[in-house]
Amino acid sequence: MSDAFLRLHDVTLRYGRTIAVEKLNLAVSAGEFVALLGPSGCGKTTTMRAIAGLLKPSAGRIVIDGADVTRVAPNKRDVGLMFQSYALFPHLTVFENVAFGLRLRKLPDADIKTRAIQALASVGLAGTEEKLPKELSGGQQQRVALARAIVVRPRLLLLDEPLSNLDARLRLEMRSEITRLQRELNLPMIYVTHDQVEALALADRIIVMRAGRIEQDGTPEVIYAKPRNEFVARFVGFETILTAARLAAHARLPGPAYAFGWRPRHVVVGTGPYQGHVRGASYLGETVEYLIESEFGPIKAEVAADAPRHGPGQAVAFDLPFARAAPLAADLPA
Ligand SMILES: Nc1ncnc2c1ncn2[C@@H]1O[C@H](COP(=O)(O)OP(=O)(O)OP(=O)(O)O)[C@@H](O)[C@H]1O
Repeated sequence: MSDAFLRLHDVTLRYGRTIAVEKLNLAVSAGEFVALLGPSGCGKTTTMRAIAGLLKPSAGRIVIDGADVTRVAPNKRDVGLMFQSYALFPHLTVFENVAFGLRLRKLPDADIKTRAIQALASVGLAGTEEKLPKELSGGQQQRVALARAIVVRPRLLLLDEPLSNLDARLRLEMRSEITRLQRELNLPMIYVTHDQVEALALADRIIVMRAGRIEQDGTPEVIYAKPRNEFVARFVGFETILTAARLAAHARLPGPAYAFGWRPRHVVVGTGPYQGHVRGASYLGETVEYLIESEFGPIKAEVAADAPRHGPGQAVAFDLPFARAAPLAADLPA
């Protein structure tokens, strides 16, 4: 990956004495769409702020397109930002909101006009130039923010939870808008989210962070199906995780691993070597979700709704098939 467009070398970021990110190494190729995924407080936003130049690393280097930018001011980095907290200016028209960055760069008026109008058209907002932000829907306002980020023709685009204020339908709409723009502009993008579905849907590569460190870096397919350890597995929906030591008393293990994880739909209900009691059953339409009390503790299972049903309190057999299990490494201490 020596041809990476963006590279973080052993970057450490602090707020006073708090170390938010420690010795982070990260490379993003030209045209690549990378998602930073992790729980609240793991250092996603801090990392983005450092790439944008809003926070100076206390150690390490940041390289963009071969040039060390560690000490370069934010406005000299050609990095586009769309942060959830970067609201639009309420008293400026949509056009002026988008034109803002171009005015700062002192471009000629005619160029500003052409580029702002073009950026608005590219996010599907042609004709809204003279409106005020409050006259637009939440989704349209997010698109203005997106137009504002791309109008300066950044070399790299950073999106920090850009869809978190939107309802489910608008999120879907904006998601495809962002994918389309990324293909069209062929810009490297880093997208911060704590929502695994969003990361899976959008990114070429997902980096899972925890407590200022990278837990796993891989394609959506790998992160989804082959989480490395218990932390990543839980984060992407493996709800039943049992250590090999615990399982060894009941089953022949398929190979060495610290633990094994199953998603709810990997658990077999109604047949199998284990016994439990149904503590809860929720009908979800296509499927039924069961909470089964067992010798392993509570097990969450999700089975097709047309399979035989089991009511609360009933004894039920179940299986945790190794063929569907993810073998997991132990977590590093946080
Ligand atoms: N301005 C600040 N001053 C002191 N500590 C901070 C500051 N901003 C963040 N931190 C701390 O740095 C760590 C990383 O925070 P950061 O905001 O990067 O996390 P995040 O992964 O983006 O979380 P979220 O998803 O909640 O935005 C946290 O422990 C947080 O408490």
